[in-house]
This record gives sequence, C-alpha cells and structure tokens, in this order.
Amino acid sequence: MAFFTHHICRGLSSSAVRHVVIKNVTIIGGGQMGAGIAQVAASTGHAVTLVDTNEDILKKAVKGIEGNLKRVVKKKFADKPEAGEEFLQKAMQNVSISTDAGSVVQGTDLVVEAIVENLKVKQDLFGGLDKVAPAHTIFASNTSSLSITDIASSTNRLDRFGGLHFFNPVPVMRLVEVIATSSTSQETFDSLLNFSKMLGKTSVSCKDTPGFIVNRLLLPYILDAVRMYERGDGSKEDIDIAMKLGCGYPMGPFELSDYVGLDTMKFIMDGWSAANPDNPMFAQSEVLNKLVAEGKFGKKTGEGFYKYK
Ligand SMILES: CC(=O)CC(=O)SCCNC(=O)CCNC(=O)[C@H](O)C(C)(C)COP(=O)(O)OP(=O)(O)OC[C@H]1O[C@@H](n2cnc3c(N)ncnc32)[C@H](O)[C@@H]1OP(=O)(O)O
Ligand SMILES: NC(=O)C1=CN([C@@H]2O[C@H](COP(=O)(O)OP(=O)(O)OC[C@H]3O[C@@H](n4cnc5c(N)ncnc54)[C@H](O)[C@@H]3O)[C@@H](O)[C@H]2O)C=CC1
Repeated sequence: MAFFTHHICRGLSSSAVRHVVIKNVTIIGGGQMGAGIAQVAASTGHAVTLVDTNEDILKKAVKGIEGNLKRVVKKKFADKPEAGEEFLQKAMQNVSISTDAGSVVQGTDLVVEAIVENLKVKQDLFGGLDKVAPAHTIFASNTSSLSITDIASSTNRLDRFGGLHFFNPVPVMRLVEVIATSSTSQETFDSLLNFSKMLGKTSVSCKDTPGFIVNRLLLPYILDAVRMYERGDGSKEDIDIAMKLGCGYPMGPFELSDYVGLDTMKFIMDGWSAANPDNPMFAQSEVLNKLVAEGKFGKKTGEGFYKYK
C-alpha cells in the first residue's frame, strides 16, 4: 500500500515535492548487508520481507538480527526492561522471510536489492521483478560499484529506480548514499531520501558514477595498501596499526577488507579493472585473487587476510 504526501523541500524553497511514504519493504539478499538493512528498517517500524535463495541463510539472518537487537535493547532500555522487550517483539514481528521474491513484491512499496555484486545477476533479478511488482513500487540497489543505470536497464521503470548505498555494519554506520540516474524521477529520489531519514540515517546525494562518493575514495586507498604489502614495503599488521593509530581509522585496510568481504572486493576490482584496463589504480592483485580462489572471503568465511576462528 503506497501513501503519497506533500511536503516543503527545504532545498527547493517553496516548491511542493511528492514522495511515496514507504511502509512495506522487500529486501533481497540475506547476507551481511541485507540482514543489516532489514534490522534497521524493522526497528524503525517498517514491515520487512527478507528474501534469499536459501532458507538456512534466512534463518541465520533472522537469528543475527534478533541477537543484535537484544544487544541494542540491553543498552538502550537498561532502566526499562519491559519497554525494551516490547521494542524487540515489535521489531521482530516486522520481519518475515521468503525464498520467492516474485510472490512477496506484490504488496511492497520499495525493493532494496543486496545480492551478489554481479551486473548480470542483478539485472536478471530486477528484470523478473519488474514484471510482477506493482506500478508504484520503487526499486533500489545497494551495489558498491556497479552503475545503477546499467542495473535499471533490465526494467521498464527507469523513473522509479535509484541507488540506496548503505555501509557495513548497517546498524552502526550512519550514512546512506542516495543515487539518482538521469532517469530517476524527483519523486523517487525524494522517496529514497525520506526513507533514509526514517531509518535514522544521514544521506548524501550521489551521481551515478563508479563507486559513488565513498567507494571511489575508499577502494583506491585499500588497493594501494594491498600493493604496498605485495611489494613487501610493510606487513599487513603494521599497515593496519599505522592507519589506525596514525589516522584514527577504526580499522586498518586489511581488517576492513576482511570485514567488507574479499569476494565483494574482487567483484568491485574486476569490474573497474575491466572498464579501465590501463589505469594502474585498478590493476589486479595476486594476493586478493589467491585468497578469493581459496574461498577465503574474510570474516564471513572465518579467514581472509587474517584468521577469525
Ligand atoms: C564496501 C561498501 O560498499 C561500503 C562499505 O560498507 S565500506 C565499510 C564501511 N565500514 C567501516 O569503515 C567500518 C569501520 N569499522 C568500524 O567503524 C568499527 O570497527 C565497528 C563499528 C565495525 C566496530 O566497532 P568496535 O568499537 O571495534 O566494536 P564494538 O565495541 O563491538 O562495536 C561498537 C558499537 O557498534 C555496535 N555494533 C558493532 N557491530 C554491530 C553489528 N553488526 N550490528 C549492530 N551493532 C553493531 C556494538 O554493539 C557497539 O555499540 P555501542 O557503541 O552502543 O556499545
Ligand atoms: N560487504 C559490504 O561491506 C558492502 C556490500 N555492499 C553491496 O551489497 C551487496 C551484498 O553484499 P553482502 O551483503 O556483503 O554480500 P553477502 O555475500 O554477505 O550476501 C549476499 C546474499 O545474496 C544472496 N543472493 C545471491 N543471489 C541472489 C538472488 N538472485 N536472489 C536472492 N538472494 C541472492 C546470497 O545467498 C547471499 O546470502 C553487494 O552488491 C555488495 O557490493 C554494499 C555496501 C557494503
């Protein structure tokens, strides 16, 4: 069910802007990002359906959301355990799961896709959903590095398609990048901005350029660190310590790579190096390729640059 509202957009003086008030959200991909987005959306009063191809992944995601929310409740409601229990119950009741995206998008206002970082797979998903989702439903991708325009091209709703780029861990990181393509309507863009606000996030507006703002700056830095390590100019431990204590970053580049997922890092790298074969900034990394080939994707598999077991 979609609601439309009028409000005065501060940046546009007195012009009235319409946006879809998003109540029902379908989140596709129950991995680290999808589960995090689902947690935040459910705890801010949205009805959320989390979709993945695999039931076990969904069960694990729900367990993770509940565990995280219990931690939040313990701190936030330390003096009011009953209110905390009510908050937890309400949030968990807002979450349902499904392995069939096509059947659950019928009643949804917004689809947020957080599946594997692969253009063809994302296009196939959205192309299929476009045929069954209601006309008003907005589609958004959480892609780290792909073009929203390219992903949207598999659909016939270019005006109702944008990017919503969250950061890991979603419940903690306060930013959302909201991306408009040249076809995204003002109403869709405002709806995505408003949704981010409802989630308690600060948003920035981005053009549909590779890596948007954050990853365009973050990835070259991380890849430079990997190349420094490959040259033997610093150990990964020393590089991590240096960037944490020298720059005040919460994680060094190797810890952060393991946290993001080396498979995702490689998907990003491969895409950018194919598009920019002569740019040394995006050159292939032997170490990264080897770890991914060995299934060492970082924290989520128990080993990446470091071991987590
Ligand atoms: C690749 C892309 O497309 C874009 C990206 O996402 S790039 C990656 C962006 N993310 C980053 O740069 C993360 C950098 N790292 C950090 O900010 C921090 O190390 C961290 C927040 C992950 C952990 O912080 P920490 O202080 O070492 O650990 P910890 O004390 O356990 O956690 C801090 C708080 O976050 C909470 N938290 C940590 N992980 C959480 C999770 N997965 N879910 C919910 N809450 C979580 C903790 O409960 C704790 O809360 P309080 O402050 O209320 O006590
Ligand atoms: N890991 C990170 O730090 C960040 C990742 N992203 C982006 O978010 C997306 C997801 O990343 P992660 O959650 O880290 O990956 P992940 O590997 O943890 O989870 C991806 C999930 O998608 C599921 N999936 C794959 N194909 C599917 C399909 N066709 N339908 C339904 N489910 C499907 C997988 O089973 C898996 O559970 C990627 O596009 C990534 O680039 C964006 C911001 C940060």
